[in-house]
Amino acid sequence: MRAARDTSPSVLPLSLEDVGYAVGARPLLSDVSLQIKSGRRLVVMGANGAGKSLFLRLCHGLIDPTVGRRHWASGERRAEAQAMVFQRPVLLRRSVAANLDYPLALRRLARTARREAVARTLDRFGLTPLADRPARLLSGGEQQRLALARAWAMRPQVLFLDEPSSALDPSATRIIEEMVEQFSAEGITIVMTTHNLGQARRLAQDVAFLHRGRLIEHRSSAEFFTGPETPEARAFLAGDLIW
Ligand SMILES: Nc1ncnc2c1ncn2[C@@H]1O[C@H](COP(=O)(O)OP(=O)(O)OP(=O)(O)O)[C@@H](O)[C@H]1O
Repeated sequence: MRAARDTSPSVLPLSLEDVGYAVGARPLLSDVSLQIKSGRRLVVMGANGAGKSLFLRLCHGLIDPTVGRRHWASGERRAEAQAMVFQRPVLLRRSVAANLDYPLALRRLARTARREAVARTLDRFGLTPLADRPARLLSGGEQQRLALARAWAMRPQVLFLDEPSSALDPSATRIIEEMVEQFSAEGITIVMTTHNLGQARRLAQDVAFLHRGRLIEHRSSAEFFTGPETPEARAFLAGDLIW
């Protein structure tokens, strides 16, 4: 068992109100309004270039809206309550254990507490045999497992995942999905993008569907998959090309 998650104060719900993001004169996200609620698994879908990664970055606070309002329930962004994992994991040129230790040290956790947290995380995710291996020499699946484990060790309230398994084979993908389900069962809110429709069906409780930078559907997964409201989402689910 690990210590309780960071619980105070909650950054969720995170509200976006008429949010847009433009680079120069080019709007990349427009009129996006939604709430990210605590304890849910939200899957963000849409065609290539629809704006999914930008949406995730904006929710995580890596970029700021150029118009509209983004509001965390805690009043301000709390970096320690959020974590993000990218399609290609960003790992240090250090051992697996050191990759887990480093962000905890940045958070000024005492050495003994860090050692325990690292050991617990390695054990929990089957990484103990890899503890001393250079992280960058791991397989893609192992690297992503490490990236997710490292995010989990930070005890986030909300975890943003940008295509976490798109470069992985089916068995590595299954491990990542199991991790996501475990995080979710522990109460971590999940917001993730995926191109994998099967994965979206397996993991989503809610779906946000983006089309050309606009949020055109935001509904429960059951509603979205059984009766998408927009022709764009219907075409996407049917595998048609949309542009
Ligand atoms: N910094 C930037 N400057 C200009 N255009 C950008 C910038 N970042 C993203 N874009 C453009 O914004 C659009 C949305 O990008 P984004 O990466 O969010 O799409 P996506 O839905 O995640 O796509 P994919 O499924 O291919 O990963 C794309 O057309 C992209 O080229």
